[in-house]
Amino acid sequence: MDVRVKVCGLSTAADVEAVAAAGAAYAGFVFFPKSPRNVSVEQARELAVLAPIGLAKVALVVNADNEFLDEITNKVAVDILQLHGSESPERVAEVRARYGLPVMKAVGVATAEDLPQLGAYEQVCDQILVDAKAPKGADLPGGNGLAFDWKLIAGRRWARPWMLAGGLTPENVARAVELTGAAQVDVSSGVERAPGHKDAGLIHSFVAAAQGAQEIPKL
Ligand SMILES: O=C(O)c1ccccc1NCC(=O)[C@H](O)[C@H](O)COP(=O)(O)O
Repeated sequence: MDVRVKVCGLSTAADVEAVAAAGAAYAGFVFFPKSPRNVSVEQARELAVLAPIGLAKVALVVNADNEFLDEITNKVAVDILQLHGSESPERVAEVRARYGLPVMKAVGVATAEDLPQLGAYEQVCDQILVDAKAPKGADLPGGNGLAFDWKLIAGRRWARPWMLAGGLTPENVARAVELTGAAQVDVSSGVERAPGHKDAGLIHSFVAAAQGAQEIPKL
């Protein structure tokens, strides 16, 4: 399968180079001060210009107001906005209209009860990020290295392109793709040697494993 990979939480020039060299499709920058992957607008501006053509730059924000989004979009060469907080469908639509950029909305999944939310957001965003729901009280709404039960979405399709995330690693990504049929995957902690520190070898192994995956044929 031609699986497209997003590596999230890049914070150095070497990270951007590793992601580009591995053949990933998206590079994610986290704007969330509590995160070990947080980057300043200035850092992101410098990193984004290093990305080659074909590597889409994704700005990840959590319940950001317009002032912050204005600053990011004015200063950083961003291709996609990723909304990773509790933004309502109305807020997603508003951000999309205001900035004229594709918007990816992250939706956390832990049980079957979380699935209807995906339907609500597919009407208003350009892509859906189907991520593991953060545990109650977690500091971070994403990037926790936790997987959800992939069988919950096996064979499910949405009206928008979607991406699978949550606890993916070079070891399990092929199985996740095979089970869910995901054409796009997102990883952060699974390609780190320590929180916030990406590992070029792991990035390479992850992209190779994702791209080598086969979807299980339906009988
Ligand atoms: O990665 C973070 O630090 C982060 C902080 C705040 C909101 C979202 C965050 N990450 C979201 C992502 O896009 C991750 O790639 C996704 O949740 C998967 O993370 P992981 O399970 O660590 O691979």
